[in-house]
Amino acid sequence: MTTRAGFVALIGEPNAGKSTLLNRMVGAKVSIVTHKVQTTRARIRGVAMAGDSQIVFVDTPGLFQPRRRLDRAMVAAAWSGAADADVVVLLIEAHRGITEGVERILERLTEIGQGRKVALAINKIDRVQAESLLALTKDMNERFPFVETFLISAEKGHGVEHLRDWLAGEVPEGPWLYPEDQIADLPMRMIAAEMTREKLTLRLHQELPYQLTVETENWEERKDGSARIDQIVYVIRDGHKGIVLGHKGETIKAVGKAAREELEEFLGRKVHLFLQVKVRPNWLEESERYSEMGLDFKDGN
Ligand SMILES: Nc1nc2c(ncn2[C@@H]2O[C@H](COP(=O)(O)OP(=O)(O)OP(=O)(O)O)[C@@H](O)[C@H]2O)c(=O)[nH]1
Repeated sequence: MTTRAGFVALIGEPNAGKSTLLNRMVGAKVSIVTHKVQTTRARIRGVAMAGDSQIVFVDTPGLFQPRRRLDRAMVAAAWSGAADADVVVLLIEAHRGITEGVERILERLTEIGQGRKVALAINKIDRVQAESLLALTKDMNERFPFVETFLISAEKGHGVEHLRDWLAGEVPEGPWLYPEDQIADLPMRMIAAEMTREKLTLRLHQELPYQLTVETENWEERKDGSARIDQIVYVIRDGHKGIVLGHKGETIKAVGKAAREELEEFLGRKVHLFLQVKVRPNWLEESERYSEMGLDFKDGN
């Protein structure tokens, strides 16, 4: 069996229908990762299996005209997600056509998109007459060399399967990024890791080693209804390990307690959380691409 796997970034103006489309493509298999923790890194929104392909969708905050600093950071994250993806899909709204926002995205795509696979998906086709779609398709393709154009209605499901199957064939050949049996609880593992990372950030303030990541290694459902969760905090230097552990292990203990309490509240049941701190000097190099995507790098990927 030849497997394929890769990253797909969905970009578009706010309200274009990205979430609706993602939910449809990912289906019930993987729920969407949403959590209040704000970070500017692009993260995984879901993983779709289509035939022998694994499509990993990365989140891109809506592309709007940034004003505040945080907004600028979010838009930058959206673009970096797009720059690293194997395929970019630009989603626009059929009834709104080429808005100023779309024009700005096209300008930016022209700058970064050269040599990149960019497809166009015209969404909400249920809201317009068929004839207008032809003109819009032509107009958009004159402005940018899209490799393919799809006419879809994310809400009604029209054309969505076709788009997903096409993406499945476009992601590069290679081993799956996630074992199939892990996909189902992937979002929970990520959320749990993120909670611990957030507690570390709160606790350590400026002392926080910049290059640090948390991975959920193991998740075990226990008969009594509780969950045992094992996580590893990876740092790149011995000195960082000391900071994370704290005097007599006080810091990591407090972090573990706070993370466990939040997890218990989130899951509505008892949690046993075990944290380990490990030094992995090359972590950053090994995982750069993955961590940028909000992915926790796993050996062998
Ligand atoms: N008529 C119609 N409405 C749609 C379609 N797809 C999405 N919508 C609606 O468009 C609105 C925005 O959809 P979202 O999926 O939240 O859009 P988004 O791009 O994720 O928005 P942001 O999170 O703000 O970036 C929602 O009210 C959807 O129900 C479609 O195919 N047809």
